Amino acid sequence: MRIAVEHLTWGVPGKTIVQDVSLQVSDGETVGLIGPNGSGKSSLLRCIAGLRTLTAGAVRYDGVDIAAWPARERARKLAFVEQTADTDSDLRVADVVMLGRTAHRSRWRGPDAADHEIVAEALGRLDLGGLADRPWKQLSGGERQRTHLARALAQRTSGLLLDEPTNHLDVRHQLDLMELAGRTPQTVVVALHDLALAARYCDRLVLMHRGTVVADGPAEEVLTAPLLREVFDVDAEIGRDSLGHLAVGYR
Ligand SMILES: Nc1ncnc2c1ncn2[C@@H]1O[C@H](COP(=O)(O)OP(=O)(O)OP(=O)(O)O)[C@@H](O)[C@H]1O
Repeated sequence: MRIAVEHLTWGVPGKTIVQDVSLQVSDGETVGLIGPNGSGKSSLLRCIAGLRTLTAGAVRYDGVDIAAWPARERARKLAFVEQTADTDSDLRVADVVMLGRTAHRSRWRGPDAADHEIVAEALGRLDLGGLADRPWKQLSGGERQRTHLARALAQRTSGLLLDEPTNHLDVRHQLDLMELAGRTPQTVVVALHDLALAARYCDRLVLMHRGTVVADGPAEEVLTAPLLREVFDVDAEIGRDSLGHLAVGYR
């Protein structure tokens, strides 16, 4: 699925939070959204997910403006894992993941064998097979995060928006998750704070600052010392680690 963001502006009364952002994401591409705290990454993701009424501009999935789409139709196209995704209930892990199937079923039909198969597969991909029957409330932060990611996979959408998906995960699960985000045939936009992880797994990086896009391109072009100084106010040194991956050091 292609995602097009055209001159998007959004804000609250008295404050513009995302200003005139344009962004094209090709089918199957993984784009990393980076930028300091408060630069507008989560707000932009919510606008792309169709959860905000835009002040100006448009979001299109495969060329179609989503402004008038009902939530159910958007949920069939695009799954969104928010940073503070929570589930306030007594559900088991497998039940939470089954919520990802909701948009694909009529309201009067319960889950069928195909739904259970898709949920089992999503649990397996996030290394949650052993936790399927555990109550959600008993999970650790990282396990909850992986459960929400499994729910998003179970949605079987062609687009995936992830807001800081690695922030509670241990190193192994961070790498697994980013490998999955980088390799899936889905179109992915992922907000990340770890610049090296973003550089390694994303096809392209988009750098936000004060609600606007200040750089958009391959990691080598976006992660430069002058840009990082301007946007993050840090003295950075960009190099390669012994494995050949882009590495960012700070003075
Ligand atoms: N509904 C809202 N009402 C008022 N201000 C808001 C609202 N949503 C976001 N903001 C403000 O807009 C700015 C951008 O917030 P946003 O969460 O999009 O940033 P972010 O880049 O995702 O930050 P972080 O890296 O800390 O998650 C912040 O200053 C935030 O306080």
